[in-house]
Amino acid sequence: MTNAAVRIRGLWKRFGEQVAVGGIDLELPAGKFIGLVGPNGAGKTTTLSMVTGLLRPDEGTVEVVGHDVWRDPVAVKARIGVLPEGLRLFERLSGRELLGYTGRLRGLPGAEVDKRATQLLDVLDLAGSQHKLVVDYSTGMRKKIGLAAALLHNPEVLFLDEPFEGVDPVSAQTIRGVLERYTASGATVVFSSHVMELVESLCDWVAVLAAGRIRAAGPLAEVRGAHPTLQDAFLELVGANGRQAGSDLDWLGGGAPR
Ligand SMILES: Nc1ncnc2c1ncn2[C@@H]1O[C@H](COP(=O)(O)OP(=O)(O)OP(=O)(O)O)[C@@H](O)[C@H]1O
Repeated sequence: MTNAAVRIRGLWKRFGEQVAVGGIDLELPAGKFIGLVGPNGAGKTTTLSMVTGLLRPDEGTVEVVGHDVWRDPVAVKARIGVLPEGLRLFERLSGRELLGYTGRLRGLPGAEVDKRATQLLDVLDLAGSQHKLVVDYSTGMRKKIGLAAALLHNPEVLFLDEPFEGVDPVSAQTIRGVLERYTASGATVVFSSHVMELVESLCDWVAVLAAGRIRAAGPLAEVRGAHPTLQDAFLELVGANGRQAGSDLDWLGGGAPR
């Protein structure tokens, strides 16, 4: 593959005895809407943190649009936008001030920051709350202002860790529209999610991660294979098919004796 947005080679991360990421080799194609899926604890957040320069790998290399994340971090950070899990924001700034500050940090001229901030606040339905302090924003509003901050400098690759978690359907639709427009112009989105229906409807490329390793990666149709849905393919790939949920919980339920 020549046109890779992200190239991961031999990536490892251990926390004590726990192997969080156990030797990942993966190339993510540029210009695609890419879903990184996996069960709880699969290593999605750890992988995204290492790919975006937030967590140093034990072994392995990551290149983003041709630049090594750990040897050339400034070049990479200039070209990416990140919406991390457990997003920390400057709580005592208003939404508009946060964007103003982010834009100046990114080295954009003030007038350009103002113009882009106005448009993003408008498209993301935050214009009415732009002067409210971020500390008073709801979960969905925080995701949206975080997304606006990540998009402000028009990055080549956008990384989103669970962008739709805690977001209502209306806000999800808004976020989705912005991301679709962004990828239609040739940019790359990489996002992690547990919600297979969402991944199936948004992504054209998928990587399945389980227990710190890649189980499958490729165009959505290829990963889905003969399965009717991505959910079915996912359950088989992560080895969860046929598990009898709750079969041991014979005490649970109103009718059972105490
Ligand atoms: N800082 C840490 N210290 C110790 N263990 C950690 C740390 N961060 C992650 N882990 C462990 O590494 C493994 C992968 O965690 P990670 O958060 O990357 O998974 P995930 O796929 O993002 O999960 P989820 O979908 O539940 O958010 C888990 O077993 C987790 O307990």
